[in-house]
Amino acid sequence: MAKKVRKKRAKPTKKPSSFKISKQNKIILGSLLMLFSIALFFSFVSFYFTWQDDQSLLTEFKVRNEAAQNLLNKFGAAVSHFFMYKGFGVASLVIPGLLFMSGLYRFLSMPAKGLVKKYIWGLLFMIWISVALGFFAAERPLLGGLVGYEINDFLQDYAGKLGVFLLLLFGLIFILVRFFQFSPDGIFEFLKKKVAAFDSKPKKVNSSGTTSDEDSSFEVQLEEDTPVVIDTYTHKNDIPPIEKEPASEGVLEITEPTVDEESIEDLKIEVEKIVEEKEEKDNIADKLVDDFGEFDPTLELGNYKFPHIDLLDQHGATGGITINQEELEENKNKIVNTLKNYKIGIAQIKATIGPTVTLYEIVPEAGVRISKIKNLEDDIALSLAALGIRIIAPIPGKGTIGIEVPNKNATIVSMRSVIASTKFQKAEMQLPIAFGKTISNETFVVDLAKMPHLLMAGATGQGKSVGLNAVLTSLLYKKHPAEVKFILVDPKKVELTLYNKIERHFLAKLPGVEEAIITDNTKVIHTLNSLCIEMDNRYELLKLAMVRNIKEYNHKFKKRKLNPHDGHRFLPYIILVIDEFADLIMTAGKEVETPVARLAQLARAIGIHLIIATQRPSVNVITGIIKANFPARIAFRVASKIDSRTILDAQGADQLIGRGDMLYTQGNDVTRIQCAFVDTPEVDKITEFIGSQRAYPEAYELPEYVGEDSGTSIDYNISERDAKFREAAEVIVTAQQGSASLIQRKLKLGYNRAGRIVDQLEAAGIVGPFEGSKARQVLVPDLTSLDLLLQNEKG
Ligand SMILES: Nc1ncnc2c1ncn2[C@@H]1O[C@H](COP(=O)(O)OP(=O)(O)OP(=O)(O)O)[C@@H](O)[C@H]1O
Repeated sequence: MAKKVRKKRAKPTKKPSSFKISKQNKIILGSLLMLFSIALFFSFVSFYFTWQDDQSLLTEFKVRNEAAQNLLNKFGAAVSHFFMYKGFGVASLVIPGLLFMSGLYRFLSMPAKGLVKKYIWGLLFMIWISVALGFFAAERPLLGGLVGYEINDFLQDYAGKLGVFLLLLFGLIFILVRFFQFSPDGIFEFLKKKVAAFDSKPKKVNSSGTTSDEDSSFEVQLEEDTPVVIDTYTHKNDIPPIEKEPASEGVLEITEPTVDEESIEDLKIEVEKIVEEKEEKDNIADKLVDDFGEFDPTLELGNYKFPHIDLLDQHGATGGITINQEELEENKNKIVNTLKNYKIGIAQIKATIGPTVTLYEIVPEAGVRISKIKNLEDDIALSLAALGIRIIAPIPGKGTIGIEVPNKNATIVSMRSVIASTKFQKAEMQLPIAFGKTISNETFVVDLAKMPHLLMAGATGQGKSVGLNAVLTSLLYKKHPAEVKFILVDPKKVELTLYNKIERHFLAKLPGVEEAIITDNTKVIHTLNSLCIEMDNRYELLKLAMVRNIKEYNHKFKKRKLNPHDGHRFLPYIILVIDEFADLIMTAGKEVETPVARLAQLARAIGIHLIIATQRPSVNVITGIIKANFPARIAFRVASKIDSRTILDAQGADQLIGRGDMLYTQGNDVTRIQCAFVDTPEVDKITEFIGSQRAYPEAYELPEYVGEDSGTSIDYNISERDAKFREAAEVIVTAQQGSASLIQRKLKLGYNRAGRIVDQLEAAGIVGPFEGSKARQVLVPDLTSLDLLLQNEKG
């Protein structure tokens, strides 16, 4: 399509192959025309004097020995007879004039634009002069020629002499007004100028008069310019000698410059094309958009088909939520009675039935303290004989108290139902996520880009992995592979493996790494650091593009206002998902925490978002720095109130019933949501559907990161090795355990020295690279091999 447009556009730029005369030919043609016109001119002029002598010869043109008096002999006589006698009389002189002009235009390769106009005017002149001469000099017919004479005769027969005179006068006015641009104002101005010029003449005479006159005029000037009186006697020598010439010249030049009015009119102005430099960039962008349309990042996978809804299961929840009326009544009575036992009167009670819990909204009687009801949480739970009762006192924004009571038969919220909901389908969000349904059975959709990072925590088996799958599924259903990339970290090695199938569509990975899904802790550190580099690169691009965030940047890029040659590219969102953060932070500590915190603090504007899940919501996993940068948090069921506080800064997560029952907060409000359920076979079907389609040649490549601990980067000189190097190597190989503390213990060395030796062992290829808190791998199986290796080194 774009190509077609281009072709269409390209055509007009190709100049039509018009009849073109080369410069040399122009000179030849021009000089020919000029010389011919000169010949005509002379023959016409001489015809005026010789026509009578040559008249008899006109019939004997072929007779060679008869010579004509005309300057151009017989040819001149014949041509002149045709134009002067039979034609327009002396007005025929216009013809050589026009021909000369055409020749000159050609000769000088001037654009022949106004030439046609000149010809028309020339012919009009010729006719007018011919008729005028025919009228005024009828007794000398040669002046007006046959045309002038005949036209006069004809006109006079119909309009009479006066009529012809008036006609000629009109012709003259027409020529004066249209050709010479005469107007009464113009004539008036012209006369005024002439009078002014006449007035200025005496001045001229005065200034250029005698020497004594000059001196006096100069004195007057001096007095006007410098009012200081100079004593010509005392300062005689200070006064510079006066040169008469320039002074008089200067005065002369004051006179009005004489402008030749006619030459001004004849002058043609050639207007240079205005080049609008400043707007060029935008114009190019607009032109590109006009030619090719806006940049479409999805074009490379233009045929990509989004997964269809049938890949998801109903999970038996076809008929929506069913609630047992008896259960409802029963619960209501229990609540009312329990509260009555504690002398709390209820003015009103209302139930909202959700998929897993029913919210009973209570308006207590006047004078009841809210804290009193809140303290009865456990008692109410006991009397209702139900787990997972949560009391919200008061419900924010309402003057009521909420008691959430789990339904006996929870309804599964299928992923299918939330994906199909209008709310999700019509969500105008950058990264829409359908989490599930709220207590009032509304689909809960939020924008990950606005969160901007998400922390998910919950005890094992409470629905975290399903929650992560719900997040990923939502995005897969809404986003094209060009728009979003995932980095999946799965230390458990089993949860996210299914997404391997969409590696070349949706995943990002480090260059040279085989598996896109990261299960290795060292690689996580590399990836996090690489993401930091990507973040810095992206900020640089944003700075160059003078925009504040990825949305504006991509918009500008789509409008073709950013040149890919300057390093600009369409930036997909990058979502880093870490399924088990506790494991990472325990093994790598600061090495993980620092880049994660850095990304969490800075990456929001450039489209990098983090989703971190953990089953150990303790303070040493969810540290202050991490928490501060993850305002959006999800808590599945946790074991204790403390854990709930660690995640949400509020209790309640300990009261959840599990199986996807969750609390979501993005600041102050806590919303209870039943997480949408998406089963492994469904994820399998979706990834299979996407994976079977045409993909990019590679997974999205992250910038290369050369870690400080990467073996190849350490290159110790053999001569610089520690004195205890060999001993340490033997200890390590014998124990088959590559740890610095072992060397410390066995060789009684300090920590730093042992660390240095380990680095040297790594450089020598005896131990493997750093692997977090785990001991390094020993690459040499036994002492004999070690001997061999060290000998080879020396050799
Ligand atoms: N939204 C949900 N609706 C219904 N059932 C759910 C939901 N989420 C989870 N479950 C049930 O809970 C089980 C455990 O869920 P999941 O595997 O997500 O837990 P987890 O928190 O990831 O556990 P772990 O931390 O051990 O991986 C699921 O197999 C499923 O039966």
